[in-house]
Amino acid sequence: MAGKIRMKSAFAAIIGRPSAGKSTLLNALCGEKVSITASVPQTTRNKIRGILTEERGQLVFLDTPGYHNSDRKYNNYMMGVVNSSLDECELVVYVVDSTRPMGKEEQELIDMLTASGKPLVVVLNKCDSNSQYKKDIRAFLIVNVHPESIIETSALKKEGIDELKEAIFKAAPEGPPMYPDDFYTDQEPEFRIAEIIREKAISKLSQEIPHATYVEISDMEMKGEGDKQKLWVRAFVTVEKESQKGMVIGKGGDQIKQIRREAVSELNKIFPYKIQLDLRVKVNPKWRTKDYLLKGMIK
Ligand SMILES: Nc1nc2c(ncn2[C@@H]2O[C@H](COP(=O)(O)OP(=O)(O)OP(=O)(O)O)[C@@H](O)[C@H]2O)c(=O)[nH]1
Repeated sequence: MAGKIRMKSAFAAIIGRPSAGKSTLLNALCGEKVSITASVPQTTRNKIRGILTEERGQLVFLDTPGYHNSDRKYNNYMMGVVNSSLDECELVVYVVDSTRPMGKEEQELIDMLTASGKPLVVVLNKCDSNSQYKKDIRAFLIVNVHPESIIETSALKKEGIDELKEAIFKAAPEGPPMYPDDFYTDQEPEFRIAEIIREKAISKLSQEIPHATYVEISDMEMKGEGDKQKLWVRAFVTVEKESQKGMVIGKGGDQIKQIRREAVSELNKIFPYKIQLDLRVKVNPKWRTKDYLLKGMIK
């Protein structure tokens, strides 16, 4: 008699230092664009769930902001998100950037992960870069983490992803799926729209501004019926200073129009209805020190 196929099911937290490639890896694993990526560190602020459902089971990924030790209020919130993901998950996908040497921060992160007692799947990412540090990093991980294996990936080129999935499913406990099998993310439309606008804005702005930016959706309304259905959205790109406002708007409004066009084009690929976006810029001084905003943003 054939044995019953045992399904795997787990919440898996993707944890690593800023810019290790966590969001890119999540997208490669789930095959859909679920988390924004950027070349500026610490662009991920929320726990974003990407869901991978296969015959062998279901993995629900929690993306976290890069682990970064700092006393500043903003970073403390970020760390709260990392810690709560660690509490909620059944296993950790620990992402290490093979192009950067190990340091104190990495050691602290390893201490935190090993103390959690959760199974760790160790990923050495950016292996397309042929880094001079790779050999030393491997040795460091073997001594300090004692992993069963280290999976080498290029999240960017989608290499090593099948092997990584195999390792994660192997580490996952048995259980029934937690979401319907056609779900690939449980983010609310409002959150996804804000994240995509933020990604488009960040890609246009200079190094200092991205961290001073968040996107607020102030109104949404579904208009029309059937094929003609449209979602009308009013959103604000919010910055900290008047001088930054001008930089986002650009000469003659060129920049904000470009951000709007790019965001709409991407949103129209994701949603089954057309998106009509009214995009504006406003100033909210020191929003990063305001508890109520941070609490609303970091779920
Ligand atoms: N060469 C190379 N670059 C990569 C790879 N994976 C990610 N990157 C790049 O590294 C940068 C950071 O990637 P993200 O996926 O945003 O990193 P993250 O760890 O989510 O970043 P935070 O949200 O800041 O913690 C981006 O410019 C990516 O294109 C990879 O496998 N190879």
